[in-house]
Amino acid sequence: MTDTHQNLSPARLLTDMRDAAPLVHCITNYVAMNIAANTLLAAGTSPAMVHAPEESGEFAAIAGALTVNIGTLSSEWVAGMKEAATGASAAQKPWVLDPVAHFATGFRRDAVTALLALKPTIIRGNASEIIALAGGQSAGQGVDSGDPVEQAEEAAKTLAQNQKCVVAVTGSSDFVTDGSAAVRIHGGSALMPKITAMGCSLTALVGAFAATAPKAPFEATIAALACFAAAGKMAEKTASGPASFATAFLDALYNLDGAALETHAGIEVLS
Ligand SMILES: Nc1ncnc2c1ncn2[C@@H]1O[C@H](COP(=O)(O)OP(=O)(O)OP(=O)(O)O)[C@@H](O)[C@H]1O
Ligand SMILES: Cc1ncsc1CCO
Ligand SMILES: [Mg+2]
Repeated sequence: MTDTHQNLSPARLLTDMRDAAPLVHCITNYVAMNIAANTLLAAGTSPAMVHAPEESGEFAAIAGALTVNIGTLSSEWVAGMKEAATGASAAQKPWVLDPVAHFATGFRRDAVTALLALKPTIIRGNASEIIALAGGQSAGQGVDSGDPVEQAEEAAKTLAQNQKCVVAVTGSSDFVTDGSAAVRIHGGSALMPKITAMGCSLTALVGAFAATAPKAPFEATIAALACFAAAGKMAEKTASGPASFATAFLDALYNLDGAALETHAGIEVLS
C-alpha cells in the first residue's frame, strides 16, 4: 500500500477497529455462530447474531455493518437475509456476502441470486465458490473448496467488475480485488481448513473492518484477511492439531498488534 494510504494500513485499521468496537450484525450458520462471535470478541469488536425477518432489517440499520452467510439455509432465514440486506443498504451500511456452497442446490442458487441483486459491498468466499459465482465450473464439494486460489483470481476480478464490489478469495493464500486493484495475502496455516467455520468467522471479521472504514471496503477486507493470516501463523507455532490450534488462534487474534501483523502477514500488491 502507498504512503498516502498509510491511514488505511492493516495495523492502523486494527487500532481503529478496536477503538471504535463497532456493532456487527451477523447472519451466519448454526455451525459458525459460536466461533464467529468469539472471533469478533477476541479481535476487539461487538457481534450480534440476529436473523429473524421480523427484526433483521431494523437491526441492520443500527449496526455498523452486516454480514450474511448462507451456510445453513431455510426459507425463513432467506427472508431474514433479504430484509437485513435491504435495511443495511437503505441505511448506507456496508454488507458482506459469504456464498457458502451456493452452487450445490437450486435453493442455494436462488438465494444467492436474490442476495446479489441487493448489491453486497464485499463478497468473501473460497476459490470454488468464487469461480462458480462468476459463472465458471468449480470443483467444490459442499462447503469445502476443490480449487486453488490462483485459479479463481480472474473470476474474482470479473465478479468484482460485474457486481461493482470488492471480492476476496481465501485459501492457502488469499486474493482481494475491487475489479482493478488487487493484492495477495500470504500467511495462515494448513490447520485453518481443518477447523469448521474459519471462513465464516473471517467473513464476520471483514464486517467489523468494513464498519470501521465504510468508505474503504478494499482496505478493510485486506486488513481482516491480514489479521487471520498473522494469527494463523502465530497459532501454528504452539498447536499440536486442530483443537489446540483453535484455542491458540483466538488467543493470537486477541494479542495481535501492528508489529505482529507486519511480521506474520505478507501483503503482495499486484496492481
Ligand atoms: N492451506 C492453508 N494455508 C494457510 N491458510 C489457509 C489455508 N486454507 C485456508 N486458510 C485460511 O483460512 C481462512 C478461511 O479460509 P477458507 O478458504 O478455508 O474458508 P472457507 O472454505 O469459506 O471456510 P468455511 O466455509 O469452513 O468457513 C482464511 O484466512 C484462509 O487464508
Ligand atoms: C460444515 C458446514 N455446513 C454448512 S455451513 C458449514 C460451516 C462451514 O462453512
Ligand atoms: Mg465458507
